[in-house]
Amino acid sequence: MSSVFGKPRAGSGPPSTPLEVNLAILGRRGAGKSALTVKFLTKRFISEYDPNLEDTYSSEETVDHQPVHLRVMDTADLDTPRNCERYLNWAHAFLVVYSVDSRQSFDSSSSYLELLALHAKETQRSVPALLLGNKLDMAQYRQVTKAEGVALAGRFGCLFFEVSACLDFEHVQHVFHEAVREARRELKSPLTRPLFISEERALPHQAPLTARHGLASCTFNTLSTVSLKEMPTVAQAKLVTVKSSRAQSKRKAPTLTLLKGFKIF
Ligand SMILES: Nc1nc2c(ncn2[C@@H]2O[C@H](COP(=O)(O)OP(=O)(O)OP(=O)(O)O)[C@@H](O)[C@H]2O)c(=O)[nH]1
Repeated sequence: MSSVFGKPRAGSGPPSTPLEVNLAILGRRGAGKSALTVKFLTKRFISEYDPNLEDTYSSEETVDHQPVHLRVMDTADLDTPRNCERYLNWAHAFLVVYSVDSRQSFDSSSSYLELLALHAKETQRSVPALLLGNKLDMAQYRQVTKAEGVALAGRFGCLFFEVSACLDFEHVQHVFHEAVREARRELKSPLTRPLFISEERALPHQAPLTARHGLASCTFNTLSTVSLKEMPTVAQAKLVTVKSSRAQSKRKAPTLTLLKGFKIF
């Protein structure tokens, strides 16, 4: 079987084999990564959560009539990227999330996109990213305009959406499925799309990425193998797999039960 950096290559199996896509959700604390993940997986909005949890969920999806085994890593960095190799070498696509009512979260999303660009340059492997401005329902408290989101996405050559984890499920689902499409495109014809371009541009007034975010810890040569633990399906939820893969920077957690820490309405 052909492989991409040691991983089974999606799309290389027989037609009935579901495509395997790993999706990592990145962003500052509170941007709504968990809320979006849970909305996508359960169609529900969460209002209470444990910000320290970092889990990988697995869901069987059908995207454009094709079965997809989708794994979603809801990361839990603190305020800046940390121990990034756990997702950099694992994901086939990234969702970089900020909150439209938080300038800080927007600045962080820029840092994440820079990190992905740096990684793409280092590895010569382009992994698609989508930029999401979350909490669109809070638009009256906007600190980030839609034009700024569009411009940032344009700078890094990625798709851009404004969404809300509280509003309609279909829009959130559409965004996740777009990520699958982007990953699928990349996996089927690797390196046919341009690499991220931002690192080619001068970033005046900014220190180097590694200096600003302590990314020395983000070594790009380690393949983090994520071991998923199969769990029985829980009523009302599409989730079939939950893994406690707490970031090294977080306190240690026991193996999770489904959606531990979340209150689902
Ligand atoms: N109004 C509104 N609130 C949201 C939305 N998404 C998330 N929230 C709330 O924002 C807070 C943070 O959401 P989380 O999903 O936990 O954010 P996170 O990015 O996962 O943050 P960490 O878990 O700390 O990494 C919670 O109180 C959510 O209920 C949204 O679309 N609209």
